[in-house]
Amino acid sequence: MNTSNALQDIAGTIVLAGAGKMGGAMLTGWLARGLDPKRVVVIEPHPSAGIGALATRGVRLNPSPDDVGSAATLVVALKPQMFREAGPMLKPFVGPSTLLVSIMAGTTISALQEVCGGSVVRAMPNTPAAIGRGITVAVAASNVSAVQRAVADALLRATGSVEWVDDEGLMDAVTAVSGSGPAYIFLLAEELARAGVEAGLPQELATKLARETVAGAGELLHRSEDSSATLRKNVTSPGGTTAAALEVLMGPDGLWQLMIRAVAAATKRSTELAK
Ligand SMILES: NC(=O)C1=CN([C@@H]2O[C@H](COP(=O)(O)OP(=O)(O)OC[C@H]3O[C@@H](n4cnc5c(N)ncnc54)[C@H](OP(=O)(O)O)[C@@H]3O)[C@@H](O)[C@H]2O)C=CC1
Ligand SMILES: O=C(O)[C@@H]1CCC=N1
Repeated sequence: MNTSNALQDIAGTIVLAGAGKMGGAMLTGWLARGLDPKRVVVIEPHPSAGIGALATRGVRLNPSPDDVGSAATLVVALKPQMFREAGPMLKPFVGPSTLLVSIMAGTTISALQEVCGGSVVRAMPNTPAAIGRGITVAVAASNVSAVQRAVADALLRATGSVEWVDDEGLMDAVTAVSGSGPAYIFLLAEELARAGVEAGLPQELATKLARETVAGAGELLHRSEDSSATLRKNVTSPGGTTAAALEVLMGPDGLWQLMIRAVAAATKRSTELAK
């Protein structure tokens, strides 16, 4: 699908509730790929300077719900913890044919239907969306039409790739792997730099080496057709330095065990946010 055209083909008003880090990144992606700003309404109590500036391009910022009426599409990017309290305020934007796309961690389709109504798509993006390199997993409620699903797909695809699943039960683990995942990689860059300092490198050099290594390895993984295991083996000379490090990272209590615990903790937290 050509995302730019798909975005331009979307009919009606799009309301974005919550233009923080993730909602703001999605909005940036939509506008960069040709969505008409005049069709977008943003509900955000404390807009950043960047979001405020979009008003000069035609985005309507915090208009009265009466002036907007029911929207064709409502994208909800509030904190999940505040949804039960703030969600009912979004009801004026929801009519019988409104598509509601939620990106809130843990918040289930049934909770979204109960609080706001509408035809619900539950999605989980990640912050590389800000540079068009996100990955989103989405699941649609049974009352979402084919046209609404295509609209949701176009909005989500404007920020990277999209995977649709049928089983909502996968969304907690999805959140733990790709939603939260960028933070694990950024932590890797931090800890690699700290280990470099421990090994005697100056702070500035260690930080630069770790950052460029994580970014370069990520880009190589992105561009290469080889698996990550093959790319790892390509670095690992027999009996060399990498093999020595991997013996630690792949040993008992290594990265595999740590990652299992981290992903399990995030998955559990996602299920808790549903309550
Ligand atoms: N950050 C990430 O990597 C990802 C986040 N998500 C999901 O995206 C959602 C937002 O997360 P994130 O962007 O990180 O959080 P933010 O806190 O940056 O964004 C939430 C925004 O909603 C605003 N807000 C508060 N009250 C209202 C209201 N009544 N109406 C409209 N907006 C309101 C907040 O304003 P204020 O701060 O002033 O309260 C804030 O700007 C969460 O549900 C999260 O689970 C999903 C995938 C990845
Ligand atoms: O930390 C969180 O809860 C959100 C969801 C995935 C990424 N950030």
